[in-house]
Amino acid sequence: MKIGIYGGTFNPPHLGHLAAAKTAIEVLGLDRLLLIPAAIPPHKVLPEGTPPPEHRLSMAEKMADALLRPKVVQVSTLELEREGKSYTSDTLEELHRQYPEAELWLLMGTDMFLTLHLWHDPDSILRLAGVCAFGRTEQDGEELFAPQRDFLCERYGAKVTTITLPGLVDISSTRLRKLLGQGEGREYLLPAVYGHILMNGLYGTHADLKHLDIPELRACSCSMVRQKRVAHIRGTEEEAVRLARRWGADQTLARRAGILHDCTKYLNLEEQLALCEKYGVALDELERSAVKLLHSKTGACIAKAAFGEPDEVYSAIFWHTTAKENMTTLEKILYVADYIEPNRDFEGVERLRSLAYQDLDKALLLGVETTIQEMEERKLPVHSRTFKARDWLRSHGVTIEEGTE
Ligand SMILES: Nc1ncnc2c1ncn2[C@@H]1O[C@H](COP(=O)(O)OP(=O)(O)OP(=O)(O)O)[C@@H](O)[C@H]1O
Ligand SMILES: O=C(O)c1ccc[n+]([C@@H]2O[C@H](COP(=O)([O-])O)[C@@H](O)[C@H]2O)c1
Repeated sequence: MKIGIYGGTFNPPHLGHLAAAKTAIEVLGLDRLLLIPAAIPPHKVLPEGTPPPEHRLSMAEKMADALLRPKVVQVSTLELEREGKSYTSDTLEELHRQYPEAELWLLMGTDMFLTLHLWHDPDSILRLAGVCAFGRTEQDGEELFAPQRDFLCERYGAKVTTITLPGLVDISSTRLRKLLGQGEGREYLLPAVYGHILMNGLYGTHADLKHLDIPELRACSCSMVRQKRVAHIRGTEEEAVRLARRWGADQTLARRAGILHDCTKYLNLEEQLALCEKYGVALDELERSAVKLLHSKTGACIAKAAFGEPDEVYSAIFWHTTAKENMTTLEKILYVADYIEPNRDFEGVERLRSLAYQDLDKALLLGVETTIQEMEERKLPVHSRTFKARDWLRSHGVTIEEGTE
C-alpha cells in the first residue's frame, strides 16, 4: 500500500494545497492520502488570530471531502492529539508502526523541501518515507530542486521525486489571511472552506450573515453539506430561478431558497430535534422519528434565523419535502425544482420536467403522486400533509391523465 502524507498548518487550507493533493494522488498512484494538520508546527509560531485547532481540522476535512475520494483521502488527527511540537519524524514513526508494510511518501512544497535537512531528525524522516516535492510558483523549477535532491540522496540515501502541478496556485496561507482581513481572497479558497470562515468569523472576516451576497450564501451552504450534495443544490438553485422566471415569481427569493434548501441535511436526528425545539417547530409522531422529514423544517429555521431570509423563503424551504395543501407559487417552485433539477435521473423525470414549464400545478401533483407511490412501494410511511397536498390539488380540478399534456 502506498500512503501519501500531507502535513500542514492549514491555516487555512487553500486551492494550492488542493492542487498538490489532487496531483500527488494521481502521479504517485496513492492508495491513501492522509492530510495531517499540525498541532504545533515545529518551525514557526502560529500567528495571532489563528483559530483553535478544531477549525483547522474542520477546514482540512472540507478539503478532503472536496476531493470526492472518501476511501483514499482522509484527515488524520494524529498530530492534533499528540502533546508538544508536531515533529514529522514522530508522525512517521507512528504511521510506520500502524502500517509496517506500507510505502510512505511525504508531500511538500518548495519551501519545505529546501529546508528539509534542518528539520528535527531528518535521518529518521528520510529512512521512513520517500519525499514528493512540488513547486509552489511557476519559478520553482529544476534548478531549484536538483541541488537539494542530490544533497538529500547523497547525505541520507533519500528517495526523492519532484512533480509538476498542472493546476498550480500561487498563494500562501499567510497572504490569504491578510486578504481575508481586507474582505478579499475568496478565489483562493474552496467554497466550503470560505463558508466555514465566514460563518465563524475567522481571520478578521466580519460578514453580516443576514446580508450575504449570492456567492457568500452559496459558500455558507456548501460549508454545511457534503461535497457530493453540492451539484444537486446548485442544480436546484438554477432550476428554481428558471421556474420563477416562467411563473412570474421573485427570482432572487427562488435562488436563495434553492441555495439553502438542504443546508441541514447532514444533521442527525438528535441535532434536528434540538433545532426544532429551539425554534418552536411542533412535530407529529412520524416526524419525531423520521430524520428525512426534519431537514426541511430545520433548514427553514436556519435560513430565517441565521441568514435573515424572509417568510416566503422560510415557507418554501419548510414545505419542500412533504408539500401541503394550498401552496404559494414559490413553495411549488422549490418543491418541483428539487424534483427535476438537471442532476435528477429517474423514470418519468422528463415528463415531470416538461410539465413543470406547461402547468406548475400539474407538475406539483405528479411530483406528490410519484412520492406517494414510491414510499408505498418501499413500505415507508407517507406523511399526512403529502396526502392533503394531493387531495387539495385534485379537489381544485388539477389532473394529470397520461398523454394529455
Ligand atoms: N500554493 C501552494 N502550492 C503548492 N504547495 C503548497 C502551496 N502552499 C503551501 N504548500 C505546501 O503545503 C504544505 C503545508 O503548507 P502550509 O499549511 O503551511 O501552507 P502555507 O500556505 O505555506 O502557510 P503559511 O503561509 O501559513 O506558511 C507545505 O508543504 C507547503 O510547501
Ligand atoms: O519536524 C520538523 O522539524 C518540521 C519542520 C518543518 C515543517 N514540518 C512539517 O511540515 C509540514 C508543512 O509545514 P507548514 O508550516 O508549511 O504547514 C507540517 O506538517 C510541519 O509539521 C516539520
